[in-house]
Amino acid sequence: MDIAILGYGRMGKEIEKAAISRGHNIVLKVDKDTIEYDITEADVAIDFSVPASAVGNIANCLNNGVPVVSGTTGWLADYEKITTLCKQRKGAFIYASNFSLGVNIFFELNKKLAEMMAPLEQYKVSMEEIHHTNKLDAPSGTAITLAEGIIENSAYKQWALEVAKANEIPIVAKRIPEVPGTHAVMYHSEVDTLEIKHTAHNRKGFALGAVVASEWLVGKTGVFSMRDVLNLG
Ligand SMILES: NC(=O)C1=CN([C@@H]2O[C@H](COP(=O)(O)OP(=O)(O)OC[C@H]3O[C@@H](n4cnc5c(N)ncnc54)[C@H](OP(=O)(O)O)[C@@H]3O)[C@@H](O)[C@H]2O)C=CC1
Ligand SMILES: O=C(O)C1=N[C@H](C(=O)O)C[C@H](O)C1
Repeated sequence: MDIAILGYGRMGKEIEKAAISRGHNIVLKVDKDTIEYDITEADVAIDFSVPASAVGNIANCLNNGVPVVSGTTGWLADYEKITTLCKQRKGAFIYASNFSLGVNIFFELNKKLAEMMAPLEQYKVSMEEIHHTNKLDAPSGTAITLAEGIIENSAYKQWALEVAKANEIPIVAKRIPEVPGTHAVMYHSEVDTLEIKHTAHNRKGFALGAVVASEWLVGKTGVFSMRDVLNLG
């Protein structure tokens, strides 16, 4: 396939390597300083840019009939606007806060665990995410997806950074140089702590997942998720 990479930073460069290793061509690399480009040169676009540019980049793909995979986090206030546009244009779109196989299994485990812990009032949930110091958004998109998975399956109503009220899930976001991405969900009681945790050792799993998602998306119409790509039910 001919792939456009929108955002040629840490992830864009990792995606280029993963795509080439799977036999694809990179026909466009779009960065902040790219002045004009024709997105229709690509069979599919993969956007890992910055929160402020993601919506414009995705809309440009959809308006030009190019399927688009987005991993950029921090723009979800506009998610509905994008899914509406995708449906109007009969386009194809996937967003995932995390494209790695391990985290997508972690998302499923997290929902199951939340369901099991919900009746146990002696346990209080909390979350921690750790990322590199260049990350623009907090909490991470992955942490938000994890919190939503708990909210769907328990009496918790909302998440909050650091200080949380009753019925809110407290999320601690730490920034430490070079950390690719660590997420933990903890249930504390007076007598013990139960914890599930995912630690990315590098960015290869995110990049491979995004390329696999782009292969899966081409030829389809609709709004999809990694659950669809990985057939997780
Ligand atoms: N879903 C997932 O699995 C993962 C998601 N992410 C997310 O992906 C995003 C990118 O992460 P990362 O690669 O580490 O960040 P980087 O900052 O390394 O890369 C982002 C790139 O986008 C460029 N950019 C800025 N404006 C535009 C624009 N208008 N169009 C295209 N590109 C632009 C930036 O250029 P400049 O530096 O010049 O501003 C930079 O090169 C983040 O939102 C991050 O949270 C990261 C890893 C996994
Ligand atoms: O910015 C990052 O680096 C990452 N961002 C994603 C997120 O916000 O969840 C995914 C991964 O944790 C790395």
